[in-house]
Amino acid sequence: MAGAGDKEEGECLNSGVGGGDINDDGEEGSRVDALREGGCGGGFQGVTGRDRDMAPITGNSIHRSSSRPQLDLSKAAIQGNFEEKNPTILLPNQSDDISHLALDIGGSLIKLVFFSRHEDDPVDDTRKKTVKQRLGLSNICRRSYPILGGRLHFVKFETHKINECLDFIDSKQLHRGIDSHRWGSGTSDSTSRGRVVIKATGGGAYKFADLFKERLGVSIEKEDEMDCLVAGANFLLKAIRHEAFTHFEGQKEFVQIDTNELFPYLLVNIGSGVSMIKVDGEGKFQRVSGTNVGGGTYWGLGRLLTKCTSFDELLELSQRGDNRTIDMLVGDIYGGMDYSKIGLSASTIASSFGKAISENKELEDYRPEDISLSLLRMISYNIGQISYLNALRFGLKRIFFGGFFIRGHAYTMDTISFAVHFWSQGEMQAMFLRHEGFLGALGAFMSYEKHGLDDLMVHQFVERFPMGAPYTGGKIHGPPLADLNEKISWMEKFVQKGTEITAPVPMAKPGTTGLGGFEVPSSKGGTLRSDASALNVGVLHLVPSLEVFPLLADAKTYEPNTIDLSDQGELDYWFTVLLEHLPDLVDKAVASEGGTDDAKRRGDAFARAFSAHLARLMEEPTAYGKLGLANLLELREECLREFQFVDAYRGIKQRENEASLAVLPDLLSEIDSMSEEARLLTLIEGVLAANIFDWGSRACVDLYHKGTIIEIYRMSRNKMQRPWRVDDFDIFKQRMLGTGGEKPRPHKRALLFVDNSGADVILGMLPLARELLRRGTEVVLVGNSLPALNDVTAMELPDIVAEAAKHCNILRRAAEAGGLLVDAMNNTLDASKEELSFVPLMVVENGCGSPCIDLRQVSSELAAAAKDADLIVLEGMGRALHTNLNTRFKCDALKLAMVKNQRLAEKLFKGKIYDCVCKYEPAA
Ligand SMILES: Nc1ncnc2c1ncn2[C@@H]1O[C@H](COP(=O)(O)OP(=O)(O)O)[C@@H](O)[C@H]1O
Ligand SMILES: CC(C)(COP(=O)(O)O)[C@@H](O)C(=O)NCCC(=O)O
Ligand SMILES: [Mn+2]
Repeated sequence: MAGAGDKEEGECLNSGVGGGDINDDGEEGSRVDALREGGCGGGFQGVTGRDRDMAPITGNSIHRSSSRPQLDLSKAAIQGNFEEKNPTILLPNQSDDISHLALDIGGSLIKLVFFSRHEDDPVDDTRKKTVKQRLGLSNICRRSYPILGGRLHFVKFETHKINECLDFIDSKQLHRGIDSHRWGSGTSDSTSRGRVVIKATGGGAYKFADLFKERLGVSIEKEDEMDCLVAGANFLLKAIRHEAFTHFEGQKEFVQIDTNELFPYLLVNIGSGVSMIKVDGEGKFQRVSGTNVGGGTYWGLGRLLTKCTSFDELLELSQRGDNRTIDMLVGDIYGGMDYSKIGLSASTIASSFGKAISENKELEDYRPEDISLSLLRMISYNIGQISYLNALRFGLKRIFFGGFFIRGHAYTMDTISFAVHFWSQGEMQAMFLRHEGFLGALGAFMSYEKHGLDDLMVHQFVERFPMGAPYTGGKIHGPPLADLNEKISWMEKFVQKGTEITAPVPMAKPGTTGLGGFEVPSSKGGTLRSDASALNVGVLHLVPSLEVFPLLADAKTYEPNTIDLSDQGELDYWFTVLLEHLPDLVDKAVASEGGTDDAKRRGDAFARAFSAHLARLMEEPTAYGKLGLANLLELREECLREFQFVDAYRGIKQRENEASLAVLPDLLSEIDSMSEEARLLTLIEGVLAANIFDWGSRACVDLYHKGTIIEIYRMSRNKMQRPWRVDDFDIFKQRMLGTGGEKPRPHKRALLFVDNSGADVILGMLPLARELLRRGTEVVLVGNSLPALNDVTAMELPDIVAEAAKHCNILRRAAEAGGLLVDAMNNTLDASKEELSFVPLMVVENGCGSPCIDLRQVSSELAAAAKDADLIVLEGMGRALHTNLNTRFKCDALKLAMVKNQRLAEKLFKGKIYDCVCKYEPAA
């Protein structure tokens, strides 16, 4: 197993979930840099000031959405030496980054949940201010205290190694960041101030209280264990999208829980011992039963009987076991026959360990593998059965199982599921939770007053699996990584270790419990994944400003991904595509950072981290929750960000923008010389043709070697031949231009989800935007919050519009009215009536940094812009094909894309590469 027990690697393991995601040094540096940028106004100063303008504005810390609470810069002052390169800046009115910590100290394991704040976005973004004014977005908070953006981390330690846990807390100074004003401990400020209080549950909160005081100087505030389990489970079931799943006969399936129909349920927490709790609501529950035969029994008895030295070793043994050698089966009693009258097959276990009574064998005569399996089945089945009986007692249909005994182990879950299914004759369902063992710790965390987490919703959490996740999950030993350099070394070290890292141990196909639930697992010979990587939980990023896109016709059933990656063929294909792209992407990324040795090292580390994620997912596609192509494409961008590649395609984007802006005036005059009807067709053709500039498509990248940007653009336009593969243009035209001389009313506001930089946006989408503006429709360009491939970002759009507006009055007036032009910005507040009478062109960020878009989680400014919108244009493969192709909206929607992938064209439209899609759907 990678890294376990090895001191050197032990240190590295920290980067997994905890350390890897937080870069203390980095955070400080970037805050100072960001302040400097902020001082310059952070505005959009024209396309020519290349490097400076393209420079990252938030330093090395990029978040999914930058619409977060602002830093309080008032009374900021430089501390110490002014000449210093990165002097410390004192922000007396800004509360410190708050880390927050809660513990569940159990009989076997210590579970730790901690929160780190997002670094705030200090840039004085004029675009954002104007957008806020235009769209009536206010800063009014529904609460009397702000909700904090940040991240929740999950880590565990073995209880008998409590010192490791204390070291970890100490090295990260998790106990220092507690702000008693905002995260009160329940005691009044005056008493809690000056004394650090940590919430903890589990027996160890009592047992180790003195040790915490002694070692860390903190007081433990004890929270009731049952309260915490329930609070944790309720929070997870409400707030995390892919939390609960069924696991039956080897099949894992995520279950969408309707929070209105959550209660009542039975919660079974299988820790050292087992608690069964009937949950009727928030804080409304009753512990109805339990059993002392639990995880501690399996581990304890198993250790004695097999001499295993770790829980995982014991579990791994079971995978190679055959319990028939030790269990007494019905067939053993009935001479090989079934006892069919009462429905028992010959292979049914009549008595666990029963064979051991009748034979003259000693412990040494049994294989440890068989003992482990027999024990695992005995305990899992017994718990499943008692759970069923208790659910039956109270008429409950759903049972959620938590606790670390489960450990994401397929066979354990299958056995429990089988028992519940078998005894209830399919009436009840066993479900498991991804954060299985963290319920209590989360509950303790929730017990801090005023954290605001309790009313947060699913769409405000984004789960990320950082670099270490494929190797270590939440396994933590020793001090955390200090900086990026250590993160890279960590990656390098793992690679040196060879196969176990580059090709993680394959998990055996989960065995089925078969008829009667007592068959031998089919997973013979398989190897269990390392403990921690089976801990399939990432860091939960809390982004309070994310919202569900209000124009979804049916948000409840919305599924962004078009292609289902649970189809093995699809999965194999897309994995191969992404791996093939990798070398080229690394080259681009390294070049974007100046091609230095440092950039090369980071590029290498990125490639390894991303391949490791792919390998992990290949082996267990549901490891990070439900998997769609959009998630894979986003994962790639996230990995780049993790190694501080801020914008891998920045040079390419710049070059293509310049080339396209140079030919824009000619294109606009050509368009203006046309009749209304010809113009509309030309504009849609133009969008489709220009969508060929896509650095995410291998086929297109090959094309770019064959001509200049303008040549390719011309060629693409010349090839536009109707009917397109999907061609609703005539219906769209009818809505726009009407029939029989009757002019339809123009749309009030159009949201244009733009895709790529260069020709795509400048020669495709901008001319379309201009036509809409000319017809009296307000236009909102919706760009990414963060770079992804060569997509244009919201941050870059105002510059592009400003350049384009130099050659076009329509764009200029609209951009002025929308507050997009730098010169006009100062005047927007006292703009004359005449100016405001022009329909505005605005820019909003979408809240994501991916080539696809998940409309369940968009920025608050996009949600606000959507309120008055009656037309949506989604452009490009990522936004209109891979995601949202089948999405219905409350308003008219136009989906435009060129299909730049042969397989996708065949699969979706029985078409071929470079086919075009113009799909128009009137309001649902
Ligand atoms: N690495 C591990 N070390 C020890 N026990 C583990 C480990 N992983 C899973 N387990 C199982 O999880 C049980 C502890 O589950 P947990 O939910 O943490 O309960 P508790 O709060 O009682 O410690 C252990 O008794 C054992 O069966
Ligand atoms: C990554 C993309 C979704 C970006 O497409 P876009 O949205 O820019 O049109 C697309 O390039 C894609 O699906 N590429 C697949 C890989 C390939 O065909 O090489
Ligand atoms: Mn794109």
